Amino acid sequence: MARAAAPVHGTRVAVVGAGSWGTTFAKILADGGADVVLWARRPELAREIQEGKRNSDYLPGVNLPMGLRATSRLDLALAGAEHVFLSVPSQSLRENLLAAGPHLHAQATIVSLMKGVEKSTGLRMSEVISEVLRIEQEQVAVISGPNLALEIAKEQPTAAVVSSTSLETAQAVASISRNRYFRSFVNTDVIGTEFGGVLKNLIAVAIGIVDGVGYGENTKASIITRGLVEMTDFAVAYGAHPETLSGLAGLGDLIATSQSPLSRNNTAGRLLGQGYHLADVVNQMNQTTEGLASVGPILELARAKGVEMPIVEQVRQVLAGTLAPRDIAPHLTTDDEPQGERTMDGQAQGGSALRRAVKRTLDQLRNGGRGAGGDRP
Ligand SMILES: NC(=O)C1=CN([C@@H]2O[C@H](COP(=O)(O)OP(=O)(O)OC[C@H]3O[C@@H](n4cnc5c(N)ncnc54)[C@H](O)[C@@H]3O)[C@@H](O)[C@H]2O)C=CC1
Ligand SMILES: O=C(CO)COP(=O)(O)O
Repeated sequence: MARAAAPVHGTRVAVVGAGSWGTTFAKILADGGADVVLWARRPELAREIQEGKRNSDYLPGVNLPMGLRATSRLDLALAGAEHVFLSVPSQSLRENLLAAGPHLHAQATIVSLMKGVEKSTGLRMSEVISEVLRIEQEQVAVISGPNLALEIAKEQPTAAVVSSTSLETAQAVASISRNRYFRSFVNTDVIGTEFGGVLKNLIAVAIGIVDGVGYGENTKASIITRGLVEMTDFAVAYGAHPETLSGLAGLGDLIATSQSPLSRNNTAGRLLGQGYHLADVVNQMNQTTEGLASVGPILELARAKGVEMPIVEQVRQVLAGTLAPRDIAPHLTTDDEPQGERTMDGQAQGGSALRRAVKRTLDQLRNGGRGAGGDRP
C-alpha cells in the first residue's frame, strides 16, 4: 500500500546498517528533520554513535547530528518506524529481512540504499524485499545516484534519485530524504535506477583495473562511454527506461564512482590492475565491494536476454585470473560482427534496440510526453 506524504519533522525513521552509507544516510535524514534510529550490528559501534556521535571506522572526522540515535537492538530500531532504510551488504539482505520482518510496521515503506543483486537468485534488492516481506512493490523504494558516502557526510552538495513504482511513495520518501546539502529527485523506473547502481560498479572496477595498469585518460574515457552503452543495453532489455541510465543513477553515478579514490569498486580494480590477486584484494578491502559479487549474476542475466557486455566479461576474466589486466581494453568488437550493428557507437544497436526505441516513443506519447524514467524534482 502506498503511503501519503507525511510531515517531515519528527517522522519516525529507521536505518538498518551502520557502515559508511547507512550512517551517512541516517545523517541526511536527521539533518532533514526526521527522528532517526540507526541499527548497528556491533554494540560497540552503536554505543560510539549513540554516545559520541561518531562512527570513526567508517566516517573519520565526521560529527553526527546530536538527535541521531543508535542501537544494536533491531526490534528497538524498527519499533514505530514509518520508513525503514536498508543499507547492509546485498548478499546479507535476505537474512537481515528475515530478522527484521517480525518487528516491521505493516504499513512501513521499505527503502533500499544498496547497489547489488543477490548472487544466488539474480534478484534486485527491491525484488528480494517484496519477496521476503511479502509486500507490494508500491510499498518499496530505492535510492541511487552519485553518492560517495564520505563526501556527503562532509555535507558536500549532492543529488540522488528516489524511485518507486508508486510516484506517491517516491515523493514521500524524497520529502524526508533531502536537506540543505542533499537533493532528492524522483522517478518511477525502479529497474533502471537499481540496475544503474549495480552496473556502474562493474564499469568502475574496469576503470580501476586500467588505472592500476597505468593506462591514461583515452582508455578510461573509452571504457566509461562504452560502459554506459552496456549498462543501457542491459537495463533496457530488462524493462528500464534509457533516460534513467543517462540520469543521476546511471551516468551520474558512473562518473563519480569511476573517478574517485573513495570508491571501493574502483580501488579493488586498481589493486587488481597493479597485479594483486583477487583473494588478497578481497582480504584488504574491509568494506563492502558490491561489484565483485555482481559480475557473475549480471553476466548470467545478460546472457538470458542476449545482451553483450564485453567490458563486464573482461572484468570477469581478470577476476578469474584468465585475462591479464593489461589486456583489458575497449576493443569491444569481434571481426565477424556486421559493421553498423555492434560496431556502431551510440545506443541504437541492432533490430531489437530499434524496436525498443519505437515502443519507448509510443509509450512516452501515451504518457503525455513523460516517460517513467528521467529524474524529476
Ligand atoms: N559507501 C558508499 O559511498 C555507498 C554505498 N552504497 C551501497 O550501500 C550498501 C552498504 O554499503 P556501505 O555502507 O558502503 O558498506 P560498508 O562496508 O561501509 O558497511 C556495511 C555495514 O554492514 C555491516 N554488515 C556486514 N555484514 C553484515 C550482515 N551480514 N548483516 C548485517 N550487517 C552486516 C557491516 O558491519 C557494516 O556496518 C552497499 O550495497 C553499497 O553499494 C550506496 C551508495 C553509496
Ligand atoms: O555507490 C557509490 C557511489 O555512488 C559508492 O561506490 P563504491 O561502493 O564503489 O564505494
